[in-house]
Amino acid sequence: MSTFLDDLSHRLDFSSCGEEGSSSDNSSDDCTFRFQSPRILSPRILSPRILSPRILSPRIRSPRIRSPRIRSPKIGSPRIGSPSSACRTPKVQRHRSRNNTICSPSQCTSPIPYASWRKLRLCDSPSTPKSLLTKSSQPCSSTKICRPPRTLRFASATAANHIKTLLVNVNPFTPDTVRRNSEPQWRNCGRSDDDYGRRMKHSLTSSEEDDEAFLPPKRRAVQAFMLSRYESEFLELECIGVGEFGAVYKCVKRLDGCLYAIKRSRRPLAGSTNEQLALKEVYAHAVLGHHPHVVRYYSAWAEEDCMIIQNEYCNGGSLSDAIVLKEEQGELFTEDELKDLLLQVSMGLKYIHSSGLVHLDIKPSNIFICQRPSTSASGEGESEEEDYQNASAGVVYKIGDLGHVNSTNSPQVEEGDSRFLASEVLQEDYSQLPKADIFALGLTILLAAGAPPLPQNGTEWHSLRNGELPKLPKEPSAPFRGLLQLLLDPDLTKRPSARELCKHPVLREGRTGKVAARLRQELNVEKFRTAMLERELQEARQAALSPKQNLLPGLKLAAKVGSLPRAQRLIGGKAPRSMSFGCTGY
Ligand SMILES: Nc1ncnc2c1ncn2[C@@H]1O[C@H](COP(=O)(O)OP(=O)(O)OP(=O)(O)O)[C@@H](O)[C@H]1O
Ligand SMILES: [Mg+2]
Repeated sequence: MSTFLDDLSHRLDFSSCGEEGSSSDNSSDDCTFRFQSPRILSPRILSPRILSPRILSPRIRSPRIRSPRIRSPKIGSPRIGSPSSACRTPKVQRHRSRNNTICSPSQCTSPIPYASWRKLRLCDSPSTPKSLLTKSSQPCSSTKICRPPRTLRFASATAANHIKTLLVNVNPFTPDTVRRNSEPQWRNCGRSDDDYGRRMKHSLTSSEEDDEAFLPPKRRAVQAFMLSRYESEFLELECIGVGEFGAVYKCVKRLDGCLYAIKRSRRPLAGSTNEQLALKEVYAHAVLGHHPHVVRYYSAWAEEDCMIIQNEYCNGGSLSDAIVLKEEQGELFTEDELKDLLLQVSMGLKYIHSSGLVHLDIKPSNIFICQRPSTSASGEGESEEEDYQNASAGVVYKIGDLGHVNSTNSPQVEEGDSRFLASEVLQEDYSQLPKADIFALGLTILLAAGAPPLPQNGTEWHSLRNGELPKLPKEPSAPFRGLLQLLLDPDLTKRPSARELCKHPVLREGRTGKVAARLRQELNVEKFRTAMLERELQEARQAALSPKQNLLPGLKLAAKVGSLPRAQRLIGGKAPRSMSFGCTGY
C-alpha cells in the first residue's frame, strides 16, 4: 500500500496547481499533463450518478380521452361535464447542451478534448479544497485548455437545487404529515451547500457526457440492450390483457421464479397524457402499500420511453372475465357470492378511502381475482380483513388499475368509464368522491348479478342514476336488494361508506357464520390437544411421585417389556419421549 502511495505521489505533481503555486503556472492543463494515471482517481468515482430528468420529471396531466366516456348525457343532464383543465409546465430539457460544458472546437486548441481533460483533472473533485477550485477556475490561456465560465456550466447553487428538485418526483398522494416531514429535507438539502452543486456538475458532466465523448458508438448499442430491465429480469409468458393504457403481460421473474403481471405502456409516454396516468398509478400504488384487497405493487420503471409497472399476478383474471365466463356457461353468481364480492371490494375501498384517496374507476375489468388453493386457516390474520380472507371461499377479489386514483381533498378528476360514472361527478361535485366509488361498486355488483350491459348515456343512463335498478335474472333477497338500492341512491349522503359496508349486517351475517364455524373448529382442535397434553402431564407427575420410581433396574426393565401385571407398569411409560414438561406452549 505504501509503495502504491509512494508511486502515486511520484506520479502526481501538484506543485503548479497547489495553493502555493504561482498564478501563471497553475493552469489546469499543467496539472493534467503531469498526472500520469488519470483513471485511478477519476472524479467520476466520487460523484453520484443521477437519473435522467426526462424519466423522473413530473408533468402535469391533460385530460384523458377515453372511449366509453360521455361528456354530455343527452337527457336531463343538469350540467354537461366539461373537460378538466389541462395545466402545462415547462418541460425539463431532455438533453443538456454539450456546448455548455465542452469547448467548441474553435475555442479549444488543446490536443486533448475538454471532456478528457476534465477526467484527468484531479483538483476538481468534490473533496478538493475551495482554494484549489478557485484557482483552477480562473480564465486560462487561450493556447491551453479553454474552459467556459463556471456560471454557464453550473449556474449557481440555486440552479443546482432547482435541478435537484426536478430529479425527485413529488408524489401527490403522500399524506400531508409525511410530506411535511420529508419534503423540506430533500428540497433544502444542498441549498446552502455549494458542494452539492459541484457534485452535481460532476454527475452531469464528468460522468455522463464524458462517457458519451469517450465511448465508441458500438458500446452504446450494447449498453442499450443490456439496460432493458424488462428483458433481463423477466421472461414474458403471455399477454393477458390489452387496455387503453397499454398491454399487460404475465411474466416470470428470472431471479425469484414468481409470476408477475407487468403492465407496459403501448406507446411512448414521454410528454403524453398517458404518462401522467401511468405516474398516477405508480404514485397511488406506492402510497397505498400492501392490502389483501388491493392488487400488490412491486416496482415501476421507465424503459424506451415506456412506463413499466410490475404488479402481483392475479391468477383468476378480472371480474369482467369471470362474468363473461358465467354467462357463457349459463350460470349466475349466487347471492352469497355476490355478497362476498361486495364485502371484499368494500374492504379494499375502505383501505383506499382511509388513505385519503379515491379510485374513480371501479368496474368489473378493474377488479382482479386470486384463486386460493385452499381455505384452510393459514394462521391468525392480523386484521379483520385477513381473518375474513382466511375464512372466505377461496376467491380473493382485489382492486387494481389505479390509473384514475385521486386524492379526496384536492382532486383533479378525470372521470373514468362513463357507464360507471356517478351523476354528481359528471356535475363536477367533488365534495364526496368516495361515494362515487360506492356508486360504481353498486353497478359492478349488478353486472355480476346478471344485469344487462350498462348504457353509456341516454334515458337508461339517467334511470339508473335516479335509483331505478335494472331487471335481474334472479331476484335478490329483499335485504340484499335494499342494500344495492342504497349503493345507487341518487342522494349520495344516503349511500353507505365503504367502512359502513364492511360492517353491514346483510354482508356480515353469512360471513360471520363462516368465521365463527372456522373458529369453532379451530377451538375444538385446540381443546382436544390441550386435553391430551394435560393427561400426559398428569401421568408424568404421578410417575415422578410414585414409589415405583425406585424399583430395581431389573424390575423397571420388566415393567417396560410388559412382563409385569398391567397395574404394576410404570405410569407415563407411553408418554412421548420428546415431550417437554416445562413447555408453556399450550
Ligand atoms: N395484476 C393482474 N393480474 C392478472 N391480470 C391482469 C392484471 N392486471 C391487468 N390484468 C389484465 O389486463 C387487463 C387490462 O389491465 P388494466 O385494467 O390494468 O389496464 P388498462 O389499460 O387500464 O385497462 P382499461 O383501460 O380497460 O381499464 C385487465 O382487464 C386484466 O385482464
Ligand atoms: Mg383497467
